Amino acid sequence: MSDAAAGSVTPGRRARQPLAVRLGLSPRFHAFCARVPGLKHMARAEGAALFDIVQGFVQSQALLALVELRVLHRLAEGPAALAALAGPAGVPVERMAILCKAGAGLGLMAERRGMWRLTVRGAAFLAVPGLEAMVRHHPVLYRDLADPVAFFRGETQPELAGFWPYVFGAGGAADPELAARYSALMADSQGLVAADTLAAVDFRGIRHLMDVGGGTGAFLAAVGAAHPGLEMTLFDLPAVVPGAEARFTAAGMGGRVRIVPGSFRDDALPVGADAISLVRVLYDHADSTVAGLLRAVWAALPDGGRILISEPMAGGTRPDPATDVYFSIYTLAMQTGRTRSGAEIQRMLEEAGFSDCQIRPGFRPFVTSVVTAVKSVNDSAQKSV
Ligand SMILES: CC(C)=CCC/C(C)=C/CC/C(C)=C/C=C/C(C)=C/C=C/C=C(C)/C=C/C=C(C)/C=C/C=C(C)/C=C/CC(C)(C)O
Ligand SMILES: C[S@@+](CC[C@H](N)C(=O)[O-])C[C@H]1O[C@@H](n2cnc3c(N)ncnc32)[C@H](O)[C@@H]1O
Repeated sequence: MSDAAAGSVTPGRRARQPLAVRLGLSPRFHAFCARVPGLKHMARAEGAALFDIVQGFVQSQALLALVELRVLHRLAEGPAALAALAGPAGVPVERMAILCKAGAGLGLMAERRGMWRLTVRGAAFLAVPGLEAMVRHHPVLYRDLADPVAFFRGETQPELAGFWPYVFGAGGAADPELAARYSALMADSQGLVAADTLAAVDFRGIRHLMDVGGGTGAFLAAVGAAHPGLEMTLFDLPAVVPGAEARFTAAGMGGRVRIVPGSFRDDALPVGADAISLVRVLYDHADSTVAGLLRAVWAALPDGGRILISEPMAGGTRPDPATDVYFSIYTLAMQTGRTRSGAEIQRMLEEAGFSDCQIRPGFRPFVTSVVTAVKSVNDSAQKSV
């Protein structure tokens, strides 16, 4: 293929590109790099990075098959021969051999002397709370993305929104069975979010924390365990909070937590807390809902009170390979919210009257990042002068 034909870029237009991009557009330059020591590794690394993007869906589906066929679970019990994996899964041995090799290519399992074993990565996959459940719900997302052109044009009716009915408001979450299903998925996947939030924020000096949209209390239970003197309030929809009582009782925190059912769309937030957290709540909702919620949090806090927002955040001016792809597209499919950057959240916090905003990029941005701010009545008064 000629250089001009590659990527259908006309030579005149190409001249306006930076030199590095012009070289990237040239298959001849690729071939040159592949021959030259010192440049060879660059050609290989860029090719491998592109191939990873190209094969992402196939990798995910191989993982899903390993999970649904319980291959990784079986290996967690001990090494197994191929036939012992194929039989219970109802997969012909020769096809299971291909799936197992794919699992090995992904680093999840390995074969030694005819026996398959779990690798550290395969073991970690099974151990990360909620990860398996997240992977198992991905077919909904993939169906929504089956025609990505129509999806991005806004011509499809994504299914994902129906999977998470609460985002449409209290009415959408009236079914306790459905609420229990999504709350369990959220609570399972809360472990790493709570750990990374606790690592990012200093909770000392906080007397009473209210977690708004706190689900069945997994985040408060983790914070409460780390800070035994803390008083806590959980606020979530009436269909959701009944799941919380048993958790707090089992954790011996029953006496320290007040559970308040309500909707932040329709009800005032309870007062009394000197800090309010919103964990994986904002990205479910449109800007207008978030603006109202932040104003409600401001109204519920005393002077000097703190707000803490923890959720996966987009990279803003430096798009992030995980959050700007997975979470931004996921929340687009949900149709109701969007994945915001720390800077966007800061702007919304300031518009709601908060000051002293601090953005704390997450240790694992695909798990969470944190933004904190303070309600300072003097600052707000100054601003409105
Ligand atoms: C010393 C010797 C001999 C060996 C050492 C070997 C060793 C021990 C190595 C280290 C092993 C180790 C510590 C591994 C740890 C791995 C961890 C912690 C991995 C964590 C991975 C987490 C992932 C992949 C998280 C993914 C999260 C996802 C996909 C979340 C999705 C959330 C969604 C869709 C939320 C939706 C909510 C809504 C609807 C938007 O509101
Ligand atoms: C993505 S989940 C996060 C749950 C929990 N904070 C966590 O990180 O695991 C969003 C939570 O917001 C709650 N929520 C949604 N709309 C709400 C509303 N109008 N009022 C109160 N809570 C609401 C949902 O019920 C759900 O528990």
